[in-house]
Amino acid sequence: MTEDVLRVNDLSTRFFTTEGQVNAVSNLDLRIERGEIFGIVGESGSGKSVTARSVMNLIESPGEITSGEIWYRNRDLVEDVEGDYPDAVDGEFVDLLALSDDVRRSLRGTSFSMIFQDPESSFNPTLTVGEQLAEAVEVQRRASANPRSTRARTREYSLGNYLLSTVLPSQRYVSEASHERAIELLELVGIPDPVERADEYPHEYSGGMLQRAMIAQALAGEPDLLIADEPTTALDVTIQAQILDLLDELQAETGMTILLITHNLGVIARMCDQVGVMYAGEIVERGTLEDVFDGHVHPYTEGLLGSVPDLERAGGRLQPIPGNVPSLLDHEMDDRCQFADRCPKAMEDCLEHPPEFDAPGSDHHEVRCVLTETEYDESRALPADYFGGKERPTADAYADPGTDIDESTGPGNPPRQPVDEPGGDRP
Ligand SMILES: Nc1ncnc2c1ncn2[C@@H]1O[C@H](COP(=O)(O)OP(=O)(O)OP(=O)(O)O)[C@@H](O)[C@H]1O
Ligand code: NI
Repeated sequence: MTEDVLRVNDLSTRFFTTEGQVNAVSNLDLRIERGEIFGIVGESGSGKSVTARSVMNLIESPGEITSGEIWYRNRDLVEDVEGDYPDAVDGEFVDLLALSDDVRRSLRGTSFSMIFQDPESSFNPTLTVGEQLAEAVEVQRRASANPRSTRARTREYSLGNYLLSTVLPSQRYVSEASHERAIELLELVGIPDPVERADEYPHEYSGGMLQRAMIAQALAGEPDLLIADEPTTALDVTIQAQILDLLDELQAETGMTILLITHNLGVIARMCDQVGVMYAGEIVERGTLEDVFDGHVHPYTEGLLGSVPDLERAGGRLQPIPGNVPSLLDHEMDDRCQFADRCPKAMEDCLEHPPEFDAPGSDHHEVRCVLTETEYDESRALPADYFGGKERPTADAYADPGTDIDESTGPGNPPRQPVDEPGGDRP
């Protein structure tokens, strides 16, 4: 029944900075199935946002996608582009990276939408929320009125004005129908008194309400794939839970696919069907919720789970994974397991860069760690000071990480932000 809507192959995104080349995302593969919520979790700086922005074509200089393919399944798009870009088409899929920027821009809002942590950046303070939503609806109407002309869907976006994504000076083109649709959208995302609220300006909205309005804006184009990058971290706990519920409901109603980025494992446990754990620009473990929470193999996953607060033993305090997030500067990276210098089970085998191994559990469970196939062997362990500096944690560093995912929250996320009421709705 399920079919994948997005296949990312071998994606690498680099930033060419004055300090050197930053390997933000390296040879990343992703498969996202239609209608699922796919979560990406990882510490700060692991490449989550750059992955999302690569899919959205929002990487700007000095950043560049240096390799890869992003195959998107959409028969209409195949028809649109196969004349001009025969090599970009394979069956029902189109390789987005083989299309021009104009064509890719035309997909934003209509095929892919993105919501951000900070809703203020998505709204123009000088226009009412209703006007901006209506404009987003107009863009969609123009697109469907003229599906063959990617030009009609093209607007001058850069990351900056994407963030102001619905703003055109030409409100006179906004029809009554679009205005009505804007009000419907406000209602859809649970904004009370939508008719009145539509006439208000962004600053008249609370943070949670503006977050809802941003979701409405993202839904205006009826996207296939909604990318939500830390959509709730800026909000207080109760509002976070409400926004997550809203996303869940909207997903169920519309059947859209969601790529959800978070450093909060509680959010993952509550929302997602599949998870990718990112570290140093790579997915190091992926699979279903059960694979990752209950059957994880990678010591980094274990560390992430272990760094969720243990209320009884540690007074609810986070136990961060010892050591530092690695530098992604090319000249400071070695071609080994990127986690080895923080890993309590690092062995000689880890000095070679591990491939993704099939791991026990579901068909989707894959782990970039030799422990998938090799037992930890103390006689081959790397000396504690092998990587210099601070010693690595010992092999028993992570006490039983526990499979109780209800209380989980992510590392790098103090103070604790329980987004979930006790009893997460996943087994
Ligand atoms: N414009 C840029 N110029 C240079 N380096 C960048 C730029 N944007 C991102 N990077 C680097 O790419 C790496 C990955 O960043 P990214 O924002 O994807 O991390 P993240 O996982 O989303 O982290 P966070 O949880 O803090 O949002 C980081 O090392 C970051 O410094
Ligand atoms: Ni980010």
